[in-house]
Amino acid sequence: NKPRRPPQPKPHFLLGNMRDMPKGGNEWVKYRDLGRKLGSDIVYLNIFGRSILAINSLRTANELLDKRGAVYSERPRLPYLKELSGWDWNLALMDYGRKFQLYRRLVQQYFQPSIVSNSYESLVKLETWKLVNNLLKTPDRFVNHLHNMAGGIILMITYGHKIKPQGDKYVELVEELRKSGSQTPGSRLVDTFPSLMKLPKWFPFAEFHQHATKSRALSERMRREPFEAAKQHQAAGTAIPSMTISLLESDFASEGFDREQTIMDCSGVVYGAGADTTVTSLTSFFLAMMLHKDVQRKAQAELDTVIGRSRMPQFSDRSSLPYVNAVLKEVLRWQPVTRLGIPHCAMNDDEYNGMHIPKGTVVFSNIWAILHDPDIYPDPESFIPERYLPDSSGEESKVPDPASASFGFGRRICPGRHLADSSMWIAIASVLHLFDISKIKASNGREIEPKVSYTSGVVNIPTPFKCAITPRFPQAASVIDDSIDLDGEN
Ligand code: HEM
Repeated sequence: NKPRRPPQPKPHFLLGNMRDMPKGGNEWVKYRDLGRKLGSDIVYLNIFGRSILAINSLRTANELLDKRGAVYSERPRLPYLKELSGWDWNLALMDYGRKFQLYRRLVQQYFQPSIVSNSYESLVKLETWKLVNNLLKTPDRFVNHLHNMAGGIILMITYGHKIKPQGDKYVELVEELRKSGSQTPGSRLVDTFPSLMKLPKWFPFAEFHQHATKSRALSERMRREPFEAAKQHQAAGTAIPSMTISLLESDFASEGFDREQTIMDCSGVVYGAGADTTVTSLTSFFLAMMLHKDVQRKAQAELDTVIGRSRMPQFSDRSSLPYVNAVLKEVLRWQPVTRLGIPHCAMNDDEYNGMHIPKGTVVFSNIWAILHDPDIYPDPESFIPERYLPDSSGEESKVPDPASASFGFGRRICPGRHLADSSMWIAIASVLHLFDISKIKASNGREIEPKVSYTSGVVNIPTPFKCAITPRFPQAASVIDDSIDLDGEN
């Protein structure tokens, strides 16, 4: 009378599904393929008593993670990240409970749609105009400029910190963290066998201890340094209004948790999550545009008609630019920022379509597979913004907005999604309006085909590539100049 499990590859009598466990990169493709092999949109694995469930369809992700939020809002134990590397303060990894609910409430209130449009849009616009101004001067450093744009936005919102145009220490800290390498959470051996944590540091298979020590130091710097700086400004009377200062001055009920620690942690997670994600997506946008000149041309024709060539796009133009909106959707779908999301975990036993999902099951939402499902997004590897637009007979598209998956699910859905959406939209509209993005040319004038590849970590980062970014019309520079007075910063 064993309860029926969700579809599972036949387990080895000793190793269980150890050998089926996707690892070594491209885990999202391997989970999708396992599902196809089993004829199911969910895949269950048992690794030495540890249950893992991968969800490969939007329907089941909605059914389990959204509708059954009371069951699936926990995060797994993650010994490497939380216990060894000291990231347990981070809301994104935190266990579901009173502390999580307090942190989530405090963070969320600063990123409601109305707050984003009323309080942050002018900052987002200013940082975007700095971005296009920088692209005009040093186009080769476009990734750096994207880091400055995202860092400029999130550090101002979070700490009232105005970044230095070059080499800002908090922008660099995020880059350092990214370079320190990150694997899919829960994919290290020590996550499967937590007792490995007890191995001495010198032991041959215990090199994870060294990585963890570095990661711990970065984690501590990330939450403490900008927070302490904001506090010093507050004491000196020089603080710029920000989330940190607002929380320090507010009398929120801290429910028995240390107030200062709570504020430091909440600000730290926003800084960490906000500085890297939009950069990644916008880098994919540059790559997509370089590879798809036809898409660029269509978006630019729309921008020429709606905006003309004498001003910058504004947020108020958004509803008149359906093709540009569709480009943003396709960027989020084509290369989702997190391909397996951040794992959820079942807080209780659950039953789904007659299948038993045990308490403690680690649940991966395979965002990549959901957004690359050929039945929903035909020809999923291609970049086709038209899929979201009305067809030739004028009938509205029924293709789901990728935002329904790319920002995660249920009670853990990304609280920064409205800010991410605004920042990415204005950046995409402004860059397409002013620039052509092309493949670089060899000395014989022939275009060099770029090698398209991505890293294999939690965040889906394109490996470095070059592209030519050139003004699209002669008055591009004056359009920027007229919009932004960099000294006065209007
Ligand atoms: C393109 C940009 C972004 C994408 C694609 C993205 C995506 C995601 C995803 C997939 C999750 C996991 C959701 C889940 O567990 O189901 C997440 C969580 C989170 N994101 Fe974002 N994010 C982006 C930008 C941002 C920004 C700008 C912020 C800062 C305001 C932010 C803050 C967070 C936080 C704090 C969490 C943890 C939520 C929790 O565990 O309850 N993200 N994000």
